[in-house]
Amino acid sequence: MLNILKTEDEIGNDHQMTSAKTPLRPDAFELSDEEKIEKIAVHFREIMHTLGLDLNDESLAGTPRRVAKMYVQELFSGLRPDNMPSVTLFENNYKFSEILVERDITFYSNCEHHFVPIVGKVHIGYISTGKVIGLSKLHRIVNYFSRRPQVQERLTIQIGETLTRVLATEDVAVVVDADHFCVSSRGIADQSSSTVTSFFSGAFHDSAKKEEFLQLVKLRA
Ligand SMILES: Nc1nc2c(ncn2[C@@H]2O[C@H](COP(=O)(O)OP(=O)(O)OP(=O)(O)O)[C@@H](O)[C@H]2O)c(=O)[nH]1
Ligand SMILES: [Zn+2]
Repeated sequence: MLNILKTEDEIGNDHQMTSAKTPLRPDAFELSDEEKIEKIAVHFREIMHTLGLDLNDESLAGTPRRVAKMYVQELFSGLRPDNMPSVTLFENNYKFSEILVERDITFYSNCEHHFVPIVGKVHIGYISTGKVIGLSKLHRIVNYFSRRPQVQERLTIQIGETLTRVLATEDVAVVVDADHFCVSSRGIADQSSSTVTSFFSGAFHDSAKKEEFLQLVKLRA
């Protein structure tokens, strides 16, 4: 068993290892999580107050801190490089050389334009060049990048490029199929559309391999 990738910041100063970088300020990590929670709570209290809500109400009093904690420790925890999951790799002793597909990985993210949920499924395929990954680590990588304010295109590339690096193979395919609450619950209010994005590299540029991957993803439908 190997443990190759520990944290995203092993890459040095360039802690964002993909070409689709989340726009972060240079001083993004100067405050501790607790300091961020305290600051966000103050501002969220002000938002609620401005909306006309009575912060003395028993049910509302704790909301500013509750929301701040949820942002920092849960919904946006993927902004911190040290939350990058440890990835366990194993030798491909059984010489498995076909596509491995992990499909229907549920994810919850938040749209960076409206800060409302993006909910969907990620399907991943890769062909091993010598190492195989613990399956749960595919889910953990998806969760890590989901827990940022996102657009679906960037999320897809971040997952795809990270997998090529972690697995040391170019042969990676990712499809993301998601509902954007900013499209379904407000604005155009279309509840039936979904957004599909993909990342194909290496062998998956070949149309037969791509087709095989898409067939495997569809199998249970
Ligand atoms: N490309 C892309 N667009 C997104 C994503 N999530 C949300 N959007 C879009 O981002 C756009 C933001 O556009 P604006 O016109 O500034 O926002 P808005 O006035 O609230 O737009 P409406 O949603 O049309 O009411 C909207 O069209 C959203 O549908 C995403 O993951 N990818
Ligand atoms: Zn949105």
